[in-house]
Amino acid sequence: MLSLTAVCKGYASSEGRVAVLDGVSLSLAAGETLALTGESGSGKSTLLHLCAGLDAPDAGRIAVAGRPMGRSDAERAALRRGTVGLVFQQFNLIPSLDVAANLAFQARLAERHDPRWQAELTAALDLGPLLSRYPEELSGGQQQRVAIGRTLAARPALVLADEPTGNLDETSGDKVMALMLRLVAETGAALLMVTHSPRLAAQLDRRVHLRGGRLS
Ligand SMILES: Nc1ncnc2c1ncn2[C@@H]1O[C@H](COP(=O)(O)OP(=O)(O)OP(=O)(O)O)[C@@H](O)[C@H]1O
Repeated sequence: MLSLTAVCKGYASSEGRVAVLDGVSLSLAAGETLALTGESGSGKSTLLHLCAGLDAPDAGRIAVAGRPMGRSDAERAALRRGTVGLVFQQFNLIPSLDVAANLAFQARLAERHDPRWQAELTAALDLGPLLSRYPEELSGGQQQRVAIGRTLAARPALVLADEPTGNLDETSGDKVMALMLRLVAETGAALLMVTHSPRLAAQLDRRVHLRGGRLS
């Protein structure tokens, strides 16, 4: 579902060019869940952004669902829209849309809006009573449940999550995490999740650690 081969990425800095990823190879099968850990600044978000096609590697290859990630922004955006779902720490809900419209937004863009599946997600995520509210009227945990529902409503084959429960307290974070894992399993999607928490990482099928630009 996801494969990275000898991926390198660096950034220009005042001290010259700094390599962040230095030959990263990784593969993730359909339905598999993988936790990516590493110290702050080790390059976890950089790696996730490359997998999402939000940026391009300097060298190496990335393929999603058997299709090579294109070099142009437009090609990468098309692949992302059809296949990849993102759940980030910032929920990025659309402030002018109510919860129901936020939930449907990405599925509509991907031309996969399915009212029955959206109703199932709404029930599983306990969002029924909140459907006509706007994002600013929701708590952090409620916003995160909407963000997860919106991503899964489009039935992505690959879900990329960056510290999805990072700004929730431990109890709400655990609940949201358990729900996300259950729903990801129900859709058969593969999940790559960045986390600082060994406790959360332990709940996934596999774990990899990023250090010195390489995975172990
Ligand atoms: N656009 C950019 N331009 C320059 N340097 C960048 C850019 N993005 C990230 N970096 C640098 O690359 C390194 C890796 O950053 P990245 O955000 O991927 O780390 P991370 O492991 O996700 O960190 P954290 O856990 O703190 O979020 C850092 O040293 C960061 O300063």
